[in-house]
Amino acid sequence: MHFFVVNAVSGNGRGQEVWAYIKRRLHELDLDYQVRFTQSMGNATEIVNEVKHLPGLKAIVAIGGDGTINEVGSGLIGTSVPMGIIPAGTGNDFALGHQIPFDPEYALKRILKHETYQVDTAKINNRYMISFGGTGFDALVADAVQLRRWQKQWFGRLTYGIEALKIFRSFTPRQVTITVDGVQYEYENVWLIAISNIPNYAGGIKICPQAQNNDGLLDLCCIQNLNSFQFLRLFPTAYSGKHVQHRSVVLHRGKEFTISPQHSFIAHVDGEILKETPITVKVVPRSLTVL
Ligand SMILES: Nc1ncnc2c1ncn2[C@@H]1O[C@H](COP(=O)(O)OP(=O)(O)OP(=O)(O)O)[C@@H](O)[C@H]1O
Repeated sequence: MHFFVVNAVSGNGRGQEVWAYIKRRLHELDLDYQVRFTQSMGNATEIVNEVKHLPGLKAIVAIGGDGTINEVGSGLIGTSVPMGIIPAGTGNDFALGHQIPFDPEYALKRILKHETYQVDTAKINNRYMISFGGTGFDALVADAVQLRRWQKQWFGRLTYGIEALKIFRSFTPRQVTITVDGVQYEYENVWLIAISNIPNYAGGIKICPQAQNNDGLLDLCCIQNLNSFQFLRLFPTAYSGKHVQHRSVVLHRGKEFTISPQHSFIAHVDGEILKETPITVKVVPRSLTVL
């Protein structure tokens, strides 16, 4: 039996549409399934914790975006129950990073093939991170995008760019201390620090182009020491990953990072806001089984 966890409001209603299609296909294919709809933030993890030991369970399938995948994945870390994904969010960075088809038909086909693989996750303070997290400018953008659900409906991924431009006008870079596996680095005028185990985040920005999801390591990208004009010029190059050639972009790779800004910065995990710094991020190698 496949168990579906559906976030009907993901992608501003796309979750509901995708489920209607999948439900019809499951009936046509005469497949055994159960389904639950999430009611609020955090509910997907509660559902997974209730059902992950059901007899005959083949997989738990998340229908939603990166927030839903974070919640479903958090409940499955450390178990052998595979997570399937049918993308229905706005950014869908996990799906992009794992080459999961955006077409529900092909995403379902991939799930039914049942080819499992294991991926790294991480712990950010007391929360699990499935794909990416960070602090600074990008976290403020994630916060703003969360408050602009209606805008996402009309502009989709472009919403990230629109909100980024708005925040850019009032943003003040900070001094930040980063510890990488015990070695300390000081950076001035930091715009953002992103940590990822897939190359892309925020709707397709290739922030850590070399990140791999099963190498037991996390990639960190720190953008620092730039004035506003230089940051604005650098930003579009991150969509192709070319920003890493710029002298103000510092990359680190490691198992554990601590990020301590001189003044408080908000942080995010898989695009959901975590209102706290400093943050400690620790890799949890090959801890989640994915289809
Ligand atoms: N019934 C619900 N009502 C309101 N919010 C919900 C409900 N169910 C889940 N949520 C919350 O919706 C949020 C957004 O979900 P999700 O990230 O899957 O979609 P998205 O934001 O459209 O996509 P993406 O993150 O890929 O851009 C999550 O934080 C989740 O906890």
